Amino acid sequence: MCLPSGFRRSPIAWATAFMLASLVALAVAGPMVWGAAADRPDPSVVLRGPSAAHPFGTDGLGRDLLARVLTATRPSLLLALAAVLLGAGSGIIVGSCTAVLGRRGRRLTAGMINLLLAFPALLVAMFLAVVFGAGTAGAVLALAAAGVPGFARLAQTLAAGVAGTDHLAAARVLGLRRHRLLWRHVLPNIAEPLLLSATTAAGTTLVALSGLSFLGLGVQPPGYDWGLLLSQGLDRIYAEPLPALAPGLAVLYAALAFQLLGEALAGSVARRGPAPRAPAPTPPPSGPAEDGLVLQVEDLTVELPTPGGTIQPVRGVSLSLRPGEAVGLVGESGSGKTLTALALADLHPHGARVSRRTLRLLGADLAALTPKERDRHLATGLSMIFQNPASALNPSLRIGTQLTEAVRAHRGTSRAQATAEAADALRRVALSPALLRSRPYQLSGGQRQRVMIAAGLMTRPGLIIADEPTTALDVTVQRQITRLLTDIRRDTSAALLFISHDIALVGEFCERVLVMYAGTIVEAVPADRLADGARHPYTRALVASVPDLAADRGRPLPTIGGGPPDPLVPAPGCPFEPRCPRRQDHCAEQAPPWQDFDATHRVACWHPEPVTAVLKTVARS
Ligand SMILES: Nc1ncnc2c1ncn2[C@@H]1O[C@H](COP(=O)(O)OP(=O)(O)OP(=O)(O)O)[C@@H](O)[C@H]1O
Repeated sequence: MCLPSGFRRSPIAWATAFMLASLVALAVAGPMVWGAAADRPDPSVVLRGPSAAHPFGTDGLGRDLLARVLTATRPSLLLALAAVLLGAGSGIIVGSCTAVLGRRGRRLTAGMINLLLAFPALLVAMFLAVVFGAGTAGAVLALAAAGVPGFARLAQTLAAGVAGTDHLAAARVLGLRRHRLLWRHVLPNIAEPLLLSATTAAGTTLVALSGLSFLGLGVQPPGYDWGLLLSQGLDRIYAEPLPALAPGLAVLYAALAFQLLGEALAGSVARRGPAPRAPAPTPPPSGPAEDGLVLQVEDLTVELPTPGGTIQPVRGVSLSLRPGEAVGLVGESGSGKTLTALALADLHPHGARVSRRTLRLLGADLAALTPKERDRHLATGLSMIFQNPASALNPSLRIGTQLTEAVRAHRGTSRAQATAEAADALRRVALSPALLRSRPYQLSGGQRQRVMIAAGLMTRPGLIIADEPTTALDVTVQRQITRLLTDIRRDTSAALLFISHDIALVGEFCERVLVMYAGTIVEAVPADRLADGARHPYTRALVASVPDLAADRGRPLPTIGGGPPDPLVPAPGCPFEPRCPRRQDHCAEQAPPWQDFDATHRVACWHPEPVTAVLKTVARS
């Protein structure tokens, strides 16, 4: 690990470095320099106290105790480190697996971790040391096993944070296998705190290992470590304290060094702040279906359990997209846009129940596919661009790795070929291929979003779902990204589902607009009719609330009064009824039927606005 400047300047860090260096020097040189003296018996000086020749005295065979304490540095440290590596490694793998396992696997693993954590680690270690048999191997294995639940819990908690990130979702949508998700997207992002924890654990494991040797369960004579030397010195501690104190102090010194190292590293990481956030890559080409539709969804419903009961944030959504078409999905915050997109990509939250009458992507009925086939089809046919490119990119991987990962996994493309394709993809989004070697934090927000788009292009998808892809960007960069998406649609014939709060942007950029309210689509309208031809009172209210440069600045911006309905109390009628200026009594009693004005314009409303009304121009400055 590259130590940050804060670490290098800290006096504690210097002291820690000195302590660790001295331990390493003793572990390396100790057996060579003092090994012979440590093992040489001398009947003439049995059980002697400290003297000039033997500063710490001698043991029952006349061996020099100072030499034995110094020589014991190597086995004591190596055995403790072996136990930590084994325990931490196993625990981290078990715990981090929970981020990529299915619900059942995750619950089972979490349950096992909880169960094992109920037992004190030291008692478990002692019990296992007896079971494995007194000796060095048994003690190391016992301590490693006892450390597994603690590391598993820590890794599970940290991995849960990564599990919800956009970059893992992006990697999932690309159909990466679980082991790849684990090694490439979960572990690198939780490695730092785990390393800090393992450093601290090395100290406690050293103490525990010495304890086992002290109890006769660890290292056995003629071998020895500090714990065994302590045990041998204890017999005569009242007559000669130094033979017991010296190995005890050595244990304390080493444990303190590890503890300080952990704290110094943790402190410098905290000072440095959070790690920069970062994307994911892609698989093979897909073409439009025979019926000419890229996507056809009917009656999509998502149910979610909440503390107050089950809610339906998405209810009966139907939509279809043709090749090269851009369709906007707009609506207030919480109207269900993102959940709709996530359900389409099979990325809905755990616990959600998704049902639909039809879901066809590029001609394939997803319900008829096996889970593996479905994952692959989604990975190759659909690409998602998330709102925040900083969190949608994996911060620990280079751009090149993230762009090439999926094509290599799905198509078996060679590294060189995948890199060439990634360079092409970057050129297509007007970025230099030199960025392949960069990491996400070295890029600007606009560059990151372009990288996300390039990653999506690598699979040559038939459908791109962009969920608020420009919200985190400034207006100039927003323009560049929307132009880029338009060029991509024109060049690749990919269909685009563009999700946004920004009805003005969607009106300009898409051909059709779907307006969502309280989990349902309430109007489908051609974009060129949005400004003055929308028929649903909610769409009109959304359009009217767009700021207009020509508007009187002294007057407050129009807003839509009231709030969306409580999802826990679904009403039988039109969900917009309580806020609707055109409501009538029956609106609250019965859901409105769809009214088709023509093939592209339909509205779910009992009393649509008349066509003659002329609204403000929906245009951005
Ligand atoms: N995991 C979840 N558990 C419970 N409720 C959720 C969950 N995810 C979303 N919701 C709820 O579902 C509703 C729809 O959420 P969704 O994120 O799809 O809305 P949205 O229209 O995309 O909003 P925004 O524009 O703010 O992103 C919201 O009320 C939200 O609180």
